[in-house]
Amino acid sequence: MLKLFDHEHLDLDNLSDALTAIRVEDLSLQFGNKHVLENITMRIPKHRVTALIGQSGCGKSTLISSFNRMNDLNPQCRYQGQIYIGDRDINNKKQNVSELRTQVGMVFQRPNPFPMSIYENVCYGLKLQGIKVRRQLDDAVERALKDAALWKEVKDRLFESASVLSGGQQQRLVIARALALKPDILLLDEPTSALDPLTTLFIEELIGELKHRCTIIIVTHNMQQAARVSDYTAFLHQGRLIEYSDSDTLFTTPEQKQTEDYITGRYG
Ligand SMILES: Nc1ncnc2c1ncn2[C@@H]1O[C@H](COP(=O)(O)OP(=O)(O)OP(=O)(O)O)[C@@H](O)[C@H]1O
Repeated sequence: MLKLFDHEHLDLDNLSDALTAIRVEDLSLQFGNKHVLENITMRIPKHRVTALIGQSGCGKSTLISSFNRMNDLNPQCRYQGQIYIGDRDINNKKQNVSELRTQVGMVFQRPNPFPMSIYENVCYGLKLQGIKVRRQLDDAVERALKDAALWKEVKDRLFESASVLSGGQQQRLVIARALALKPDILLLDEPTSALDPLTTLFIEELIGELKHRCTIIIVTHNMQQAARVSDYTAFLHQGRLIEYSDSDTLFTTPEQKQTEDYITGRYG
C-alpha cells in the first residue's frame, strides 16, 4: 500500500515522556448512564500521525474530544482516569481550558469557517488573545495560510468572505485558523469525509507536512486513509482500546481477531 511518509517504529508500550504528546491513564467516560469509554490507557507519540479507527459509535470522537475537553460542553459527561499533556493533568480544575484549546486545536468533519473574511477567519484566535499589531497579524495570517497550503489560492482575495471558498479550501482555511495559534497538537475529526477524492488526497498530503509542526490525531472511517496517512493506529471497539500499534503492523498483521474482522470489513 502506498504510504505517504515513512518513519522508524516507536515502542508505544515503553514510550519515554520526552517522546509522548498525550498520556492517557485508565480513562473511562460516560454520558449519563451510558458508558462510552472504558479503561483506555495509551501514549500518543509527538510529531507523528495517530489514527483512531472503529465502528460508528465506538467512542472515537469522544476520545479525541477529551484531549481538549470538548466533552465539558455536555453536562452529563463524567470521567475517571487522567489525561496528561506534559506533566499536566488536563482535567485538573486549575487547567485553563482556553489555553488548552489553543495548545490542542481541533478541526471537524464539516468545514466551519466563520461568516467573515478569509483574513479575519485566520487571525480570529490571535485577536482574541489580544494581538492587535497589524504587521504581526499579517505575518501570522500569511504563515498559517502557507502552512495549510492555501496561501497561493487566496493571497489576492484575503478580504473576501470565506464562504466563497470551495469545501476543500474551507477545510484548509479552518486548518490555517487552528495553525495560527501554533498548536502543539492538532485533532482532526473525520476532516475529509465531506470532501471529494482529489481534495482528500491533497489534505492527506498536507497532514504529512503538518506532523513536522505538531502532533496529529485523526479520526477516520476510511481504512485506506488511516493506512496512508498515519504512523500509528488505535482500534476501538465499544469504548475499549482493542489494539494500538504502528499502522503497518495493525493493517497487515493485526494481533487481535476483532481488529482483523474490522479492517477486513467483516463487521462495521
Ligand atoms: N452528547 C452525547 N450525549 C449522550 N451520548 C453521546 C453523546 N455523544 C456521543 N454519545 C454516545 O457515545 C457513543 C460514542 O459516540 P462517538 O461520537 O464518540 O462515537 P464515534 O466512534 O465517533 O462514532 P462515529 O464514527 O459514528 O462518529 C455513542 O453511543 C453515542 O451515541
